[in-house]
Amino acid sequence: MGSKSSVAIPPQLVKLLEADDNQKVRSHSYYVFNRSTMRHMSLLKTLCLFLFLLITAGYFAIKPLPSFGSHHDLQCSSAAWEKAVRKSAQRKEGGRLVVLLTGAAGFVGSHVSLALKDRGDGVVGLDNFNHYYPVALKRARAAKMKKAGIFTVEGDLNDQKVIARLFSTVTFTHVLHLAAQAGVRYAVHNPLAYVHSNVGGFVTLLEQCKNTVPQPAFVYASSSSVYGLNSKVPFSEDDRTDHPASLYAATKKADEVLAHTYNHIYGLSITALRFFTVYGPWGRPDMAYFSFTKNIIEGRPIKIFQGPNHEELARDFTFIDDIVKGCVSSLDTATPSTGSRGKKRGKAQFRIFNLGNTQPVPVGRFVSILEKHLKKKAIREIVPMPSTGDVMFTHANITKAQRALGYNPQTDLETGLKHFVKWYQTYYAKGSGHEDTLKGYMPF
Ligand SMILES: O=C(O)[C@H]1O[C@H](OP(=O)(O)OP(=O)(O)OC[C@H]2O[C@@H](n3ccc(=O)[nH]c3=O)[C@H](O)[C@@H]2O)[C@H](O)[C@@H](O)[C@H]1O
Repeated sequence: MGSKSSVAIPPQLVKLLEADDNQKVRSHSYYVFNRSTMRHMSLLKTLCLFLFLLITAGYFAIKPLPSFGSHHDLQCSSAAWEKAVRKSAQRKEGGRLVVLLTGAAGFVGSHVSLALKDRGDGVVGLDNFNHYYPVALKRARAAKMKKAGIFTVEGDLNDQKVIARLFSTVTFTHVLHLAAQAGVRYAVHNPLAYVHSNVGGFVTLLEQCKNTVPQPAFVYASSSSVYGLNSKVPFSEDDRTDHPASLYAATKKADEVLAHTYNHIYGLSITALRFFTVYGPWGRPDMAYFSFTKNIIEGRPIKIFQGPNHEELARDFTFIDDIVKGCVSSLDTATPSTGSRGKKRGKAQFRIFNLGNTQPVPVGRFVSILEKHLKKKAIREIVPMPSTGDVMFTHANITKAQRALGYNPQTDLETGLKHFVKWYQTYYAKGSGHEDTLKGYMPF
């Protein structure tokens, strides 16, 4: 191979190839080949290189989405890092809570962080700035939060060291856990990214909360998708949620049952919020309202999914401001955890709420509203819905959230999309400096 190949063999591999009694080489090679047939070292090298490339390709195909690298100027655990974390956690006049907010540079996370900070609560953000959608938008949200005095730690939920360091630096009264691998359709392409963040990361964080003295109250994002193939409308929290239609939904359902065990065994105060297709300014580019807007403006076609009998799909689209109120109220009404040092000292609060709008809108109608605000017709392509996890409709019953949280969504889709379009046109306007940041991005 060697000199003629344009692929440089890394030194580690050369070592592996040379040491043919090396366990690693054997463990891969011996499954496939009978060693006695491989007399020629060159053939062995070729095959090993092939295997190496195959394994590497497999690893990159399934590994969690990369974060954006260390963009941050502060190293975790440096004195400057600790100072920034403590300062961000400080309460101002009127503030009662000290919140660790995960997914802080995300759509919902950035909005809730600002709302909490605005009323005086201490807020420390955590985000891994991964590449699931253009990271420039996450950076811009974090920059906005920084201006408001919110420090966003750059780290992954699965990084126990960072998580432990955060909790040893600050006594958090609450954790609002919004970080997740989002997106229903992407889950078929990278299932392990969902398991990594939504299951592994979720348990890492719960473990830390359970071990911390005093334990914080834990509020987190579940999803309307847990209702899966449920056909009873509107969806209420007592309905069955054991027929997920996507791996994303399955991981969110897993969170709900995992959280229950931490409540039951360790006395963690737990609140799950089932969000229904949240939209609004600073939103997620992978979602339909965002990508449709982009395509309509650029004169590109949009694909509108249709059910197997040509039915329209419908969603209970919920505006971000209403969701923010639901999150803040969930934190305010969460009662303290009851556990200490791995033991429950009494029954702890366990709640699940739908946060929807209670007004499902067919996707065709939602496109018409966008057309009106954009003053431009969409090129509509009606296509069969993909078999990658979509459901026909969502519709929230919000009675429980109304009673316990005073949750009362105020924004209809027409008004909410108007706010979104206004934001989009300003944020991505020519000369804004952001106009190219979505270039080439295609949602799943
Ligand atoms: O409530 C949730 O828990 C989830 O909400 C959101 O999922 P969805 O409700 O699927 O939103 P979104 O992709 O905007 O599609 C909206 C509609 O457009 C249809 N749709 C979509 C894309 C397309 O190309 N064509 C199309 O018709 C599509 O079939 C659907 O009917 C979050 O992304 C998810 O992370 C999770 O939080």
